[in-house]
Amino acid sequence: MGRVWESEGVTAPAARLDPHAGPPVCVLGLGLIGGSLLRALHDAGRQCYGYNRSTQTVEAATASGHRASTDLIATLRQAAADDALLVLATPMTTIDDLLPVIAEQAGTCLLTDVVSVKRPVAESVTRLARGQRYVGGHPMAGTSRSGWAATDPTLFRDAMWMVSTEDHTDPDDWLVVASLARTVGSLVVPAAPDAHDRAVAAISHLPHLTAAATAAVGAGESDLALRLAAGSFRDGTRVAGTAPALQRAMLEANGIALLNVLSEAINRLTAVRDELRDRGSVEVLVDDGHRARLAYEAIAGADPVAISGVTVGDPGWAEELRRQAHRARVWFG
Ligand SMILES: NC(=O)c1ccc[n+]([C@@H]2O[C@H](COP(=O)([O-])OP(=O)(O)OC[C@H]3O[C@@H](n4cnc5c(N)ncnc54)[C@H](O)[C@@H]3O)[C@@H](O)[C@H]2O)c1
Ligand SMILES: O=C(O)C(=O)C[C@]1(C(=O)O)C=C[C@@H](O)C=C1
Repeated sequence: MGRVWESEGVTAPAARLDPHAGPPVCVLGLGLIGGSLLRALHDAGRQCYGYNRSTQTVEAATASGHRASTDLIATLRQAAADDALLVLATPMTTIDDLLPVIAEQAGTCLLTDVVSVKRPVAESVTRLARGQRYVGGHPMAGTSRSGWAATDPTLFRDAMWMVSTEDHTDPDDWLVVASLARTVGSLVVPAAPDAHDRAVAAISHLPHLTAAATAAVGAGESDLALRLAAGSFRDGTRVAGTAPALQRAMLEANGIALLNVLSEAINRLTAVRDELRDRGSVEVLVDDGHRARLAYEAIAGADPVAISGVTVGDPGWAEELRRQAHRARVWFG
């Protein structure tokens, strides 16, 4: 049973969505995210199947009781016959090759994705799969590991799952994608693609670069340093362990937003270096960072507050969902 959250006297709907209510789900790419999604949907009782290009993964998925195939065309034809929800779960660098095939074989299906950037995927869909119904998504959950062996059906539980919410978004399609996230236990964060890309540049993509820099400085110092490394180094460098190709695929696709936050980070580091050199102090950055961490803990540690007073599909619904999400509220259905 779901929990009830109150917001300004308005009670959020608490019931879990019926996992059987949505269409079958066809997951393209059964790595960490796609494979975890397939497993989570299967556990929730939702009809689902998937495609993966490697035989090894398909054999592992099949051995675990899932429907999976290495045949992309046959899988897409099945999805078209089922009017399935398609979920693209491959790296950004693969999207432009897959979209024309999807458009040709399953052009009537609703499409979503889990790619870590949203504007570039939306632009690719417009360019290469014009006419495909598309609502982007991004589950904010993961690990530094890859592939089917790393999958975890509980990965998305209580995670934030961004669902693209634009003024032209079809409300029925939006609800299908939002319900997918709810079925696997995530909370829905409605946002415009550009706002999402700026946000993840700051809280995910920059941290991948600072993790890489911290790891490189530590390893460059000495083996003694690596021997002594404890919590600070472990936590601050964890995502540097992610496959470099996956990191590059998301960071390079979000270049402009990443350049902006990277510049801010460099400016702050330059300022603290100068402050330390000239006055022997690191006060400004440490105090700012401490306040910022407490602000994050206040949001991440509190019970989520439900988006309220808006019905998806009513006039202005998308704008109102985005407005409330900017106040850190989430959609429960
Ligand atoms: N890793 C995370 O923490 C995380 C979190 C949220 C979203 N994402 C996004 O999810 C997507 C998948 O990432 P992942 O972590 O599951 O990676 P992964 O390496 O575990 O899985 C990638 C999948 O894509 C497939 N693939 C790769 N190239 C392909 C190609 N050319 N044609 C067809 N299939 C191909 C692989 O076979 C594999 O199934 C990426 O777009 C990533 O940005 C990742
Ligand atoms: O927790 C991790 O290991 C992750 O890398 C997850 C993480 C992140 O928080 O940066 C990475 C990429 C995503 O697109 C979303 C989430």
